[in-house]
Amino acid sequence: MALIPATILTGFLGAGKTTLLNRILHEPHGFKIAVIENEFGQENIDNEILVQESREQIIEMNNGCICCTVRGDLIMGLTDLARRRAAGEISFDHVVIETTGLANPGPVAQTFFIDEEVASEYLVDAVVTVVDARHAMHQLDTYKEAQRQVGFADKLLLSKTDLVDEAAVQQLMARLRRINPRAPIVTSDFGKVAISEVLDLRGFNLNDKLELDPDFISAQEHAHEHKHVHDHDHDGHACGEHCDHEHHHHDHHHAQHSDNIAAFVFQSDRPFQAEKLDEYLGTIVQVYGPRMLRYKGVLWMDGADRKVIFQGVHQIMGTDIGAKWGENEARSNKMVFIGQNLPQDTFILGLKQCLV
Ligand SMILES: Nc1nc2c(ncn2[C@@H]2O[C@H](COP(=O)(O)OP(=O)(O)OP(=O)(O)O)[C@@H](O)[C@H]2O)c(=O)[nH]1
Repeated sequence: MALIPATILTGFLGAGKTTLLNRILHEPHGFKIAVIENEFGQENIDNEILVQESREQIIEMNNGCICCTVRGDLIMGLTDLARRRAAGEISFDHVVIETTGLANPGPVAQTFFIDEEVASEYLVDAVVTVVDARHAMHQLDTYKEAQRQVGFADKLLLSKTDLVDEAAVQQLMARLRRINPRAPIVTSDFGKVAISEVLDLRGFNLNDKLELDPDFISAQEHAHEHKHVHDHDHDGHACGEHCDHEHHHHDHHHAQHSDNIAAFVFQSDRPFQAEKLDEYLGTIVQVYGPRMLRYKGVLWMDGADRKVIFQGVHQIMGTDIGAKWGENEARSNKMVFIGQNLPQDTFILGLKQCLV
C-alpha cells in the first residue's frame, strides 16, 4: 500500500499553527486529514479551539513535548492510526502533526526514519513552519528553537503580516532566506493560504536534513541539544509523572528547552467577574507582556452560557466566544501561561481575586 504522507506543522509559541490547522480542517479540499496535536502544558486548550466535528480523528498528546518526553506516544499514535485505517475503522489520506511551539522538528522527523513500523506506513511530506511576522525577529534572536524550526522547514508560512508594515516583512523575509535558502516563503495571515502550499509538497529531502544535522538519522536519542523548560502546575509542582528533565537524569545528555521558560496552570471551579478579569489581564500584559510568550485559556464568566476562549502572545491578547457549556458539563476555568521568569504566585493570587 502507498505510504501515508505526514506533514510536520511547526512554528514558535503562538505563531498561528492552530489557526492554520483550523482553517485547513474547515475547507472542502478533498483531503481526509488525521491530526496529532501536541501541546505544552497539561491542559489541552487547543482541543477547545479546533473544530469539533473532526474530533474523532484528533489525537492529543500533552504529557510533554513531542520532541523529547512523548516521542514514544507519537510512535504509538501514528501506528495506532495506521492500524485503525487498515482495519477500515477510520479513513484518512494525510496526517498533520502539530508540534508544540518549543519543539525541535528534527527529532520528530527522525521518528519517521528510525522507527520501523512508522517507516513502513508513513513518509514525511514536509516540515511546514509558521513564522509570526510580528514577533519572529525577537524570537530568532533569543530562542534556538525558533531558529531550528526555520532551519528545518521545507516551507515557511508568514503569519501576522497584518500587524507589521511592508518594510518589516521584507526585512524578516531576508533573514529567513539567510537562515534557510531552500524553503519558499508564503504569506498566510490567519491561515489564509492555498492548501497546495501546505499539503502534498513532497518537500522533505533527506539529504538537506543530513547537511543541516549530521546526527539526524543516528538512532541515538536526543543527539540534538536544547535547553530547559519546567512545566509547573498551579500547586507549584515543577515536574509531572512523565517528567524527563535533566535534573532527574544527570547521567546522559538530555533534550531540554530554553532556560527560564516555564509553564503554569490556573484552574478554578468558580466563575470570573468579567470586568475585574479584563482589568487585571490588561495590567499584567502591560507589565509582563514582553516575558509572556504564550497564554491561553477556556474561561467561565459569571452569568454566561458560553465558554470564552482567551489567548495571546506577548502584549497581543484576544478573546473569542466558544461553545456552549454542556448541560452536564462541570463549569470551570483553565488557563495556561508560558513565559520567562513569570511571577507565578502573583499571577495566581491576582486571578483568584477576579473570581466571583
Ligand atoms: N493578527 C493576526 N493574528 C493572528 C494571525 N494568525 C494567528 N493569529 C492569532 O495569534 C494567536 C495565536 O494563534 P494560534 O493559531 O493559536 O498559534 P499556535 O501557533 O497554534 O500557538 P501554540 O500552539 O500555543 O504555540 C491567536 O490569538 C490567533 O488568533 C494573523 O495572521 N494575524
